[in-house]
Amino acid sequence: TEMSRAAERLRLLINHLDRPSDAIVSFESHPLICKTQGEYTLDTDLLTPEQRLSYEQNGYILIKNLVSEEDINRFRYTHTRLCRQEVKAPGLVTMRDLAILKSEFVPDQRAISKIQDFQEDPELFRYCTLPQILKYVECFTGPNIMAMHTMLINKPPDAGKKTSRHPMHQDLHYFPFRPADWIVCAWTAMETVNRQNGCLVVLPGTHTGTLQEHDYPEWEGGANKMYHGVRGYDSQHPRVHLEMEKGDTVFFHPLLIHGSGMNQTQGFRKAISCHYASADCYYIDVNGTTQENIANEVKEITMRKYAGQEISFQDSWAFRGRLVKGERTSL
Ligand SMILES: CCCCCCCCCCCCCCCCCCCC(=O)SCCNC(=O)CCNC(=O)[C@H](O)C(C)(C)COP(=O)(O)OP(=O)(O)OC[C@H]1O[C@@H](n2cnc3c(N)ncnc32)[C@H](O)[C@@H]1OP(=O)(O)O
Ligand SMILES: Nc1ncnc2c1ncn2[C@@H]1O[C@H](COP(=O)(O)OP(=O)(O)OP(=O)(O)O)[C@@H](O)[C@H]1O
Ligand SMILES: O=C(O)CCC(=O)C(=O)O
Ligand SMILES: [Fe+2]
Ligand SMILES: [Mg+2]
Repeated sequence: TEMSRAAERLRLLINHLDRPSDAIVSFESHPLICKTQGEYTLDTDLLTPEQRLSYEQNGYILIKNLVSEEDINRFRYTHTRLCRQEVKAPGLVTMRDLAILKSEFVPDQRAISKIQDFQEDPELFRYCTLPQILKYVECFTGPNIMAMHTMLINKPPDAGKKTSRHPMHQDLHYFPFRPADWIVCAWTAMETVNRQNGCLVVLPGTHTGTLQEHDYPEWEGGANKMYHGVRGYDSQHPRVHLEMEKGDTVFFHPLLIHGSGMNQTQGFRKAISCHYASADCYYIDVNGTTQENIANEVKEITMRKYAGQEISFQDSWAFRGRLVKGERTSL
């Protein structure tokens, strides 16, 4: 049949994947791994062989119309209220774009380009628990699922210095846990996102590489705090602009190199996202690795927020992570 031929193609591809040796070690050394060597997805009933093949090869899959209009409208309403400070959520981190940092702050969604760590807001956190999203997530993480990082990105109209861009990066740079193959990001468009308003841009296939060194890009107009980019990625690598409609959701691997262009419209381009990891992942020590720079920046911020208390990079993740399915075994 068509299905078994596709499955066979997948099998052949997997056998020939040239995986970095450290990724293979982390697979085999893990007690609960049921993906075989070189596979990025689990064999559940959900993904078609074509979808699995596509994730193995490209490092992402895009699912159309996964989140309902009604849910997105509710998230939008809550976002507005959080920005206006009409409701509060402990731990919420708001970000202002570099271009408006020096201007007077008005509590409004137009002044806040991103909120992070909404795990204590029951309404927004509902996004992370949507069953139709978790069904896909499970194909990558297995049954014990932690929501590790939450964001609502509100990319502002570019003020002229291109500060609304997000440099090309790998999300794994921010995470002191492994294995990478047990982490996945779900990113849902809250409206039409296209090249004009700064959609996601991905370099397909880069998830098969290793974690690269990241630092601030040398951009004339400056870059936002913690917006590190990959140093010297191959600018000839084919890029794909992920144009999406409201409710469309992309799932992508944390080693996939991606970013977003500037917003050349007058609207605030909105997307909601959650990074999930298997609760069976384990924390790693990033001392002496390329992740030391981000670990130090995060420690500085937690130190300021929590009155001079030294909180380790790993603990700041353990503190924010929330179980959404199964058992909290390790993370
Ligand atoms: C046990 C407790 C745990 C609690 C943890 C709390 C945590 C911290 C934040 C950790 C963020 C980690 C990011 C992980 C992302 C993972 C996933 C995926 C990949 C990406 O998202 S890539 C991009 C990642 N980076 C970000 O998203 C950072 C976005 N920025 C922010 O969230 C906030 O702006 C930030 C940096 C947390 C600062 O917020 P806050 O501390 O509230 O800000 P202040 O107003 O007090 O400013 C502090 C300091 O920073 C300067 N600043 C502020 N905004 C900017 C900016 N846009 N560009 C440049 N500089 C900026 C500001 O001027 C202040 O500087 P001073 O010199 O005046 O002190
Ligand atoms: N000079 C650069 N160095 C590093 N990254 C860049 C540079 N220019 C753009 N990028 C990043 O590349 C990604 C996509 O850029 P892209 O070229 O699609 O956007 P743009 O330059 O804003 O618009 P367009 O190319 O459609 O005119 C974004 O993540 C952006 O931040
Ligand atoms: O929505 C965007 O612009 C991309 C954000 C992103 O990649 C990130 O925050 O890690
Ligand atoms: Fe990212
Ligand atoms: Mg360009």
